[in-house]
Amino acid sequence: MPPKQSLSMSWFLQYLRPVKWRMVLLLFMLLISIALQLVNPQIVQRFIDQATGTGTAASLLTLAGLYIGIAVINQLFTVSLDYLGNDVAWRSTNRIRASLLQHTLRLDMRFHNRKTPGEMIERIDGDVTHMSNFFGMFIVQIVGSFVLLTGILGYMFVFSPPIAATMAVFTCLSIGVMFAIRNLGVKASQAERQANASLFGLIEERISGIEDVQANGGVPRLMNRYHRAMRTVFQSGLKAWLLRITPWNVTVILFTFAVTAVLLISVRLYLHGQITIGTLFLFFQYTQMLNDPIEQLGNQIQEFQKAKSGMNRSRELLSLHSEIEEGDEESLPAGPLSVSFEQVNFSYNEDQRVLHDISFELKPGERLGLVGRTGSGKSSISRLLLRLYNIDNGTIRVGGVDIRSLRQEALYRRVGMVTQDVQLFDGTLRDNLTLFNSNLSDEEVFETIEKLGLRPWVDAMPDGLDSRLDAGGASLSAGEAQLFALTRVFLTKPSLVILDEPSSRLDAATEATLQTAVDQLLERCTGIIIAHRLSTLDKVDKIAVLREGRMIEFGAREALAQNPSSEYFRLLQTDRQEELA
Ligand SMILES: Nc1ncnc2c1ncn2[C@@H]1O[C@H](COP(=O)(O)OP(=O)(O)OP(=O)(O)O)[C@@H](O)[C@H]1O
Repeated sequence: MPPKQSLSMSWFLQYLRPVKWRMVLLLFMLLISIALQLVNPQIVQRFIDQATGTGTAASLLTLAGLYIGIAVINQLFTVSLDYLGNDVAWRSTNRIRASLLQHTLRLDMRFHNRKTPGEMIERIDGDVTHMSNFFGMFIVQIVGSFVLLTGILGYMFVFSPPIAATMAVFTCLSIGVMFAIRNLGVKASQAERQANASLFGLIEERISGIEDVQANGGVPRLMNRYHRAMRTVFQSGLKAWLLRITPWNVTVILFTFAVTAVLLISVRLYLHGQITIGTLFLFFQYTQMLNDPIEQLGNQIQEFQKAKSGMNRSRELLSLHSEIEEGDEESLPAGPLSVSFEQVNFSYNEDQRVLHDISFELKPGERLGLVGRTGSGKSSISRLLLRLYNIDNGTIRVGGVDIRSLRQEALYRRVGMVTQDVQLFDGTLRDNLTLFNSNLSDEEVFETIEKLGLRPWVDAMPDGLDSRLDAGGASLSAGEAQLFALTRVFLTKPSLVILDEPSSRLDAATEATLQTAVDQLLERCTGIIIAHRLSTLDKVDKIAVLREGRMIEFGAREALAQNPSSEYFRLLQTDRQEELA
């Protein structure tokens, strides 16, 4: 469980610091807008008094013109304030989004295995969007509301202390109640965010598995689950909203009493001739205006509750640490890299060991064929080599260096992997081949494409390297995807390559092209080939046979192929029989 953290001001302020001057400008404009708001009722007061007294048409027109002028300027300020507030909100929350994404990308695979991409999108974007209003306007609105309240009450004290006292009591009561119950909706809002994240997780999971869902007639069942998730979102949202608006509702009730009291006192003062009709209007107008900052405070407290739930979730995510600790070693020896596993044990989950006591050694430039039945642990070995998981015990060395003491970046720079699932990104063919590395020239890309036999495929694309590819990989066949992935790895000039070949059978021509490409790639590096067809292992130096997570055989391919008592010999016989059949 992640440590529970209270919302600290410094966390909030670190994202506001870069926009501090914009916030100062925001505050400055808000103060001017408040001053204008305070002036206008006084113009109306004079207008009424002059209209009912000795005012001339010229002075009334001047007052009316002044009123309109101030109202227009105030509207301009309101629009600019809105723009600037949103600007501050986007700038600051985008920084949080970037921190969350960067942090999430560095978290270990055990974390990612537990979370669906949809849920993560909600956490990185949805939760942060919930904070945006808070970031843009909270401090400014709170300060602005207090200034406006002080302005109104101060002014009222000059005219009528009893009315000012009534307003002051109402204001203090409203603010007191709001602050006392400001956290009422935080937990419920957090539950609402979680329900949303689960819903998005569900939608993403279903859409990414659309082929299986449709082929198995699973749409009605999935819609059923979707409706249940939606119901949870609705129920948790309703509860959170009701709790969040409670402070505001309390102030509405208090306000009704305040307006009644002020009107009663004002009318009495007017009937006794102590104030003019214009001043009575001014009192009424100021009482109405008093509601605005209090309502603003109420709104901000609602936003605070939403934001606090988002911030708690974001901070919780940021407080998670990857189980993969960075090492200090910056580099590996030049040229092809040696590989050694020394008594390696590994489990994904504590109670289920997947690899038992794995030991083997590959010299620089050697090629290893890894064979074994489905689920025997072949892919797990490749994931460990890239340090996607920590091992339970034992040691893995690459280029003679324990990979735990290496910086991850140093390892990824030199080790390439081609997995069974080739991931395409939204971008051009060039972006996908170079993985957005603009340092690679078109000549280098074409040279590699040519070498690996991918040229006819690229030439057939409508805009060559500039053709856009759909994210997800649906536009590639299994063979093309493998060739594509090989090119991608080839361009990184790796010193150790792991090839997890596709289990589906390819046609003879594609297989031959693929084989040529693999040979080219492995020419200048150490290679580990996870093979589903033994025919692809004709050129490897060593063979390792895995069974139920144990390495039951390891040795030179030629020797094993000629030894009738070896497991590899037996597998070769079975493979040949299957091919004949
Ligand atoms: N992310 C994971 N979490 C938990 N268990 C896993 C995970 N990935 C694999 N396993 C389990 O680890 C064992 C070895 O899986 P692995 O993918 O290494 O097998 P494999 O030999 O590569 O299989 P295949 O030939 O089908 O690709 C299997 O029992 C599998 O269920």
